Amino acid sequence: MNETTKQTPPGRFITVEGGEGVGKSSNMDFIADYLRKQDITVCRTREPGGTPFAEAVRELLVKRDAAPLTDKAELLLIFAARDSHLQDVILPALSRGEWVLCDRFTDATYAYQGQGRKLGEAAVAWLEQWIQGERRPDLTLLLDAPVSIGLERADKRGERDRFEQETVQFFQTIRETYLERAEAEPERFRRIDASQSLNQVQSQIQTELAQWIRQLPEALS
Ligand SMILES: Nc1ncnc2c1ncn2[C@@H]1O[C@H](COP(=O)(O)OP(=O)(O)OP(=O)(O)O)[C@@H](O)[C@H]1O
Ligand SMILES: Cc1cn([C@H]2C[C@H](O)[C@@H](COP(=O)(O)O)O2)c(=O)[nH]c1=O
Repeated sequence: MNETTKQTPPGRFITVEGGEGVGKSSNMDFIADYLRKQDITVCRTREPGGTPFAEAVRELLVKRDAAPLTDKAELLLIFAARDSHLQDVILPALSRGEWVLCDRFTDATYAYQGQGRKLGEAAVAWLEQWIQGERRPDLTLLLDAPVSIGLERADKRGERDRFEQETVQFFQTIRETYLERAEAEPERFRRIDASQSLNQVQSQIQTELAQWIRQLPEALS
């Protein structure tokens, strides 16, 4: 294919996952900067959130003094927010050839609502298929650390939000679910040892990202 007919490479969808306080937000800027240095246009976003509607839903779900709601309502609100986010932000960015970098996505729903709230994998899988069709992240960086480390860091950051008030057993389930999902899909997940210092975490993230980018078809051509 010559220069004039060369197609724009497709956008890629990268998610960052992990339990409370492991350092997802702290590493989002680092990842976005690294990608931009590779001349990639990055759309940085988060869940729940990313659109005015989804950010309003986030308030209902995450705020410490949020009104009580049932577990099923929580799951449905998360997918309502995800539909808005996908249709208005994620899919348009990907179709422009941008890379979407999202702080949490549906792996969080499998962990928190599917297993943490015990609503089951099947309910999440059904909603995932309905709302997302075949769309899944291309790469998921799983920041993994013992629950005690994550909660200690979250506590140093400030008051616990609605989810952070759950029990240690709840967070243990979240961690185990993420690890099981990473083991089941090794081609998509990269596990990062988030118990290390921030510099070490970022060095591991950079190595994984560089390796992943090198094996993309457009990098090989
Ligand atoms: N590797 C690290 N070592 C020590 N402290 C860290 C590390 N990474 C992040 N922190 C600190 O831990 C706290 C939690 O980090 P951060 O908010 O990035 O986590 P998070 O995974 O986004 O949390 P949450 O899911 O609860 O929003 C922050 O105060 C941050 O500065
Ligand atoms: C996407 C998603 C998120 N959650 C929970 C997990 C966290 O406690 C909050 C988001 O807060 P953070 O500061 O951005 O970590 O929402 C969830 O339960 N299910 C989900 O699908």
